[in-house]
Amino acid sequence: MTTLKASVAAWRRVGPFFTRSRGKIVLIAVASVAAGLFEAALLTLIAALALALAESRDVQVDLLGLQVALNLPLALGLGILLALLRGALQLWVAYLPAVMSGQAMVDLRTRLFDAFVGAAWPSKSAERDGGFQSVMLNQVRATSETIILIAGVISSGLMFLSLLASAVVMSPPAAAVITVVSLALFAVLRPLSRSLRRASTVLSSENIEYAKTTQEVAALAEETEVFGATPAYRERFYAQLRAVQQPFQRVRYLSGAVPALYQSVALLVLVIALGVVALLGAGNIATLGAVVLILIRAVTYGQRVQGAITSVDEKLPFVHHLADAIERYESRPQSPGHEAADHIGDLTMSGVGFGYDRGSEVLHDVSFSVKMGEIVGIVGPSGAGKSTLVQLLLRLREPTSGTYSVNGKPAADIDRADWRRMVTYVPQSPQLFYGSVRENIRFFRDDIDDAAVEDAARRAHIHEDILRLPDGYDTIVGARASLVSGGQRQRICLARALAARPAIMILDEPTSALDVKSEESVQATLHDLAGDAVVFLVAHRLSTLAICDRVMVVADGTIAGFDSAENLRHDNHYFKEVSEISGRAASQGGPRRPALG
Ligand SMILES: Nc1ncnc2c1ncn2[C@@H]1O[C@H](COP(=O)(O)OP(=O)(O)OP(=O)(O)O)[C@@H](O)[C@H]1O
Repeated sequence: MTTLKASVAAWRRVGPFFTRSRGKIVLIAVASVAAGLFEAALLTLIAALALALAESRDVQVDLLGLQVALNLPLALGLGILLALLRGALQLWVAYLPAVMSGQAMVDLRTRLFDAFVGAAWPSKSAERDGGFQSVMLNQVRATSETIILIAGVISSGLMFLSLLASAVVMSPPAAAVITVVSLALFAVLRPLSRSLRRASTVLSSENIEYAKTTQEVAALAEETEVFGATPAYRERFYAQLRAVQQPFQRVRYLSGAVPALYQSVALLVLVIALGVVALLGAGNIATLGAVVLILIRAVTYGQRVQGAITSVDEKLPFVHHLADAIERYESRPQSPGHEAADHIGDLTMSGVGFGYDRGSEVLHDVSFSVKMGEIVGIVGPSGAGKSTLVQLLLRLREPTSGTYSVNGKPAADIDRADWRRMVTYVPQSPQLFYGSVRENIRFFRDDIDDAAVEDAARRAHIHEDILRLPDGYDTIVGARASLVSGGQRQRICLARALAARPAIMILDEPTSALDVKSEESVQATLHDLAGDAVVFLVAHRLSTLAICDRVMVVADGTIAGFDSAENLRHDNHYFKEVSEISGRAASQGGPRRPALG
């Protein structure tokens, strides 16, 4: 009983993906019943025609209990009409699921995309590379195929029932035997179907892992080559391939075995049913012939139903993975905020704490205030919590305690669209997407025109470099574009951040890949921004701090100092130590830029 409940629950999760298709399912059901009745009538007519031709007489036909006498041309005409009607209905029944499936594919991809982009950053950032892509491709395709299969179960099931109903009218004992044994057969084959679903659950999960591993193969290509890690990495990849192979073989075997078994036993049942008919007497010979034809066709439809159910069982785990992913993203949407805002005055954090997991705080008691126009450096040892603080400042994550306020109001209340217009960010490893340099700087913000793009490129000191590219601003670059160097990519992304004329700008070591001259020019640009924006500069090197009004030292998850670099050199243990190392290194001709983090 529990397994039946589990099966019903598993099937019910497909329901929500069907809502737009309900009308079409009703049409499929009606057309299938009609096609089944037309087919039964046609088979009866064929049996009667064969007998009439053999005996050179008019056709005597028992059409669903109605005794009709027809001459030969009329019977042939009726036969052709029934065949055409059944054919047209079958074509329609084949067309509707294809439309439903195509519609479902687009709907599901749209819904999954919207759920993902609308999810809060913690959900998105927890997704391993390749995981989202795999759900978007494999799980959505399997789900839209499930819709065709379920339509097949409905249509073949109703054809089966229509034929059976016709057979009941003509020969109740034969139809009864077929019905009882079909149901028994269906019950006997359920454990095999469940075993298929279990194997398919494993296959679906392994497919997602395989997609993630494949994504890594491309992403790590350079490192694995240089580190000579290819043989060991190959083993890891082969292990993942083997993990897919076993459930794949099991799924393929079971999905072939279940319908084959059904077919063999069903034919056996047909012979038995005919034996029963012979024993009880079937009336006249034409009726017996018609019952035989109808039952053979009923067995075929029964087999199709069983095959489609088996295939649905195979696909259900993919549907569940998709439903889980959508639920995961939709259950944690980004908080929208409701207060309109068109300027930034000051930013204040008081007593802010944050933990990724309950219980373990990464940041605690963070309190500071920053005024419009300030350039603030953020430094601290590796793992101290600088990037976490940046994510809070950007509102990618919410504090778990304390308050973060902007212009004296909770930052979380500010309308997110307004917020996005005022805030920009250059991450430590900024990404280019496949598109022109111009599109990469504009970054889907249509209000930024070509002049603003070029102005931002000039201020990021990348304009001259862009003009030297094969197609200037129209040159296509991408995530792995070899056309631009690391430093050029950094400046293109800096131009992307500058183009919006932001009120808050957060940069994570924006000049790490630049030569000394470019670094100085970019710093001059950032310095020019002072007064018009609050700039936070996460610095991993002392040279980056030259333009900062104040420097925030983050250590052990809290603010250990917030003052001018000059004062911190005297008062802050960490800053003093790093400055001394930096001074010693410079006097010994060592590394020009000692690391801070
Ligand atoms: N997504 C995450 N889930 C769980 N813990 C995390 C996550 N990101 C960071 N941490 C943990 O939070 C702490 C602070 O990390 P954070 O990245 O903020 O430090 P950081 O100062 O920016 O370091 P670095 O200078 O090395 O980039 C670390 O102990 C880190 O392991």
